[in-house]
Amino acid sequence: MKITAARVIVCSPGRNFVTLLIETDQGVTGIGDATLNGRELSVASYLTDHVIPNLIGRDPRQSEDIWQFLYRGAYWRRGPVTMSAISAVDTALWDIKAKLAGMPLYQLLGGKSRERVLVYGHANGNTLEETVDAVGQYIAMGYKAIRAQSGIPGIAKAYGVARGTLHYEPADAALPTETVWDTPKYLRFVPKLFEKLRETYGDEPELLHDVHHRLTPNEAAQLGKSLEPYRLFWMEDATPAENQQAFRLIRERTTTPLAVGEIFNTIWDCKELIENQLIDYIRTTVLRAGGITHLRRIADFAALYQVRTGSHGATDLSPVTMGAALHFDTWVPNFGIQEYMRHSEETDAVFPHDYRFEAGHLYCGESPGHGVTIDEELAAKYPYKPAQLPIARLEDGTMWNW
Ligand SMILES: O=C(O)[C@@H](O)[C@@H](O)[C@H](O)[C@H](O)CO
Ligand SMILES: [Mg+2]
Repeated sequence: MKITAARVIVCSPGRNFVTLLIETDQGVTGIGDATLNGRELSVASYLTDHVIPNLIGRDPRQSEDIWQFLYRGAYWRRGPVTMSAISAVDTALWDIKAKLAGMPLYQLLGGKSRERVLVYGHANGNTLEETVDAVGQYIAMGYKAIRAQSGIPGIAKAYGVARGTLHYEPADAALPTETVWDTPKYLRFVPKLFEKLRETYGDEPELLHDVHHRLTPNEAAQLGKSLEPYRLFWMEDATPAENQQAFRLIRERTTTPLAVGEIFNTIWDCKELIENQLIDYIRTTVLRAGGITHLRRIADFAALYQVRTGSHGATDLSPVTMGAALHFDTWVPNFGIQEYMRHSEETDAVFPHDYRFEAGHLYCGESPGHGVTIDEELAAKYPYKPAQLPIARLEDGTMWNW
């Protein structure tokens, strides 16, 4: 069996997506997501100019050898562009393999470990009161787990506050929107938000919060400690994780569960965090961390240390990633939770899929493969639109972490 052709489809149904489609001599095709928010064209070019020429003529069933060829053969290993490209190839090859076998992808991985996948939604508001209301809306929609992000008094354009409560697209301009950050105002405010949420909704809803890389380890330990009375499901990206040992300073001073990893792209980014049990959830994804092939390695390694999966699932990961992720989540033994920031209707129309939401859970479909396709004709109606993520500076102008 041979790969006969492959192409990259860049489209923008409300936001930019990069999709790889691989064709074979047996008429079976597969697709993978290669979207890197704010750097989409880098991955599109990496695939078109450097990867696809190496795929033609190869056997699509040799997903492991193709992964090793693309990883070791690049010489310049790792990084979000390279690994997003490898992820897209790998996801498309697993899609093809499952279609050849005539089974949904989760069966190929080892079958169901659960009937449904617990997900969390994104409630947000400009004020504490608006955010509390938004959490109530998500509970009314059936969500059992809700992430809460709020505007912070005294901070304009705080992270995570969207135009509407269902769709949050931070890449809102061709060049980065400048935002200002103030840690003391944030540290004073967040405990009040979660105190009000527990007061309003009791202890049952699972509540999550994304710090989004903005604190030092000591500040993160302070926040984790101040949130202990409100029993968070997790506090995410508490501090930048290039220095994995930084999490030891947090871990030793708070029992609030820690999650990290949406920007990681190989096991090397999280090996120390996992083997030292410095985190509770690993957020790596099919899209960023080497596809099914490598994400499975990360999850199996994490299972040795009782670290569970909590894959990223923001709107800048396309429905192709969500579809593949749900098959992975249905199989993976050490599953924790799946982020599910709903896509817009125009995005869902470009990427027809068979997964569905019900009572706070997602269910992957039973069709062969990962269950997501792309309507190329419709995609062509939404040309790429330059967009980059915001940046953050401190009040004195110091560059900070958005
Ligand atoms: O956990 C999350 O969902 C966030 O960290 C993301 O929305 C992140 O800001 C975006 O994916 C960046 O493109
Ligand atoms: Mg995050």
